[in-house]
Amino acid sequence: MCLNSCSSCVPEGNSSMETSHDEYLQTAEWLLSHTAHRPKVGVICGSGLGALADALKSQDSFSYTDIPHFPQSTVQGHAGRLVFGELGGKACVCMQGRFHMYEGHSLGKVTFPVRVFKLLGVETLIVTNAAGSLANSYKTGDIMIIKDHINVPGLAGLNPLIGPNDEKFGPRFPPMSGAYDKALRRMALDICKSRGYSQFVQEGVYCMVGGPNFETIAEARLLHKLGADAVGMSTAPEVVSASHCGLKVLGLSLITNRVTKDYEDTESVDHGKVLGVSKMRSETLQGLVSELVAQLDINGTTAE
Ligand SMILES: O=P(O)(O)O[C@H]1O[C@H](CO)[C@@H](O)[C@H]1O
Ligand code: HPA
Repeated sequence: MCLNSCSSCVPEGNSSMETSHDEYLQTAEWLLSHTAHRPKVGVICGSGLGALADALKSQDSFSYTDIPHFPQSTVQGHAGRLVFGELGGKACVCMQGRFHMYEGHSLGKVTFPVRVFKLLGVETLIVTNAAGSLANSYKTGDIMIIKDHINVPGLAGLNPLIGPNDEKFGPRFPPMSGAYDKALRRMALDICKSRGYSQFVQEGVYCMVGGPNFETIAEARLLHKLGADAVGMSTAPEVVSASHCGLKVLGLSLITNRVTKDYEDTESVDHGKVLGVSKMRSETLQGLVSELVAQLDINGTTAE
């Protein structure tokens, strides 16, 4: 087995190596030439959470099918539009629909928009997702501020940074211990408190699995024992890529279902239920994100 990260040996479709720096640049330049907005904040909407983008004022929106080199959305609840506009008085760009590994996208494609965001001038990334709860104290409808993640595909060698490192984005060996910005988490917690959300706000560890099947009971028990509070099929590659290129990240999981860890339990989950709960809490999340963006000190780190 070859131990070099040469293009003929790295598992095909695993990394961002299939995209040249020029392609990211071409996409960013195309977008900047089609909108006057100059976003410093990027938002990725999770399953059923696309309404977050509807809150943007003075919108310019682009179907993913029209954007050069952009992947396409295939999952229900992910509209496939990139929306530019103003939120809380700040220029933002919002992905109404994300890409998942289980759709057959390489992790390079899954994270392609994150690097494009960086080239657009984005400094802060807010990632949202729908997730199932593993923590016994969590309830459906809770919002979990992500403190950290366990990247199961990443641990198994599926990482968007595999392949020759693009130094223009970041270092070969990026640290991940501060991937979820502490000050942004603090801000989110404070806003939740002031809005009276404390009863349904948690802070915890998100675990990414590959999907598309939901977890078996044994898997759910294992992930819980490993320290995961919630599980989903996205986010970690986006955050790895964002952290690599120096974006500050806030991650928010909406708990759409309880993941059963009990063989006697007859309750089961499906994507329809996930979307239903997401829609129910969408406005609450929108309020939190809008206020947080409004409070961001764009030239500095976080709160004004
Ligand atoms: O992570 P997001 O995109 O919010 O979606 C979550 O919901 C879907 C399953 O219902 C999966 O795609 C899972 O990852
Ligand atoms: O229970 C879940 N498991 C994995 N992904 C999910 N996305 C929403 N709910 C879940």
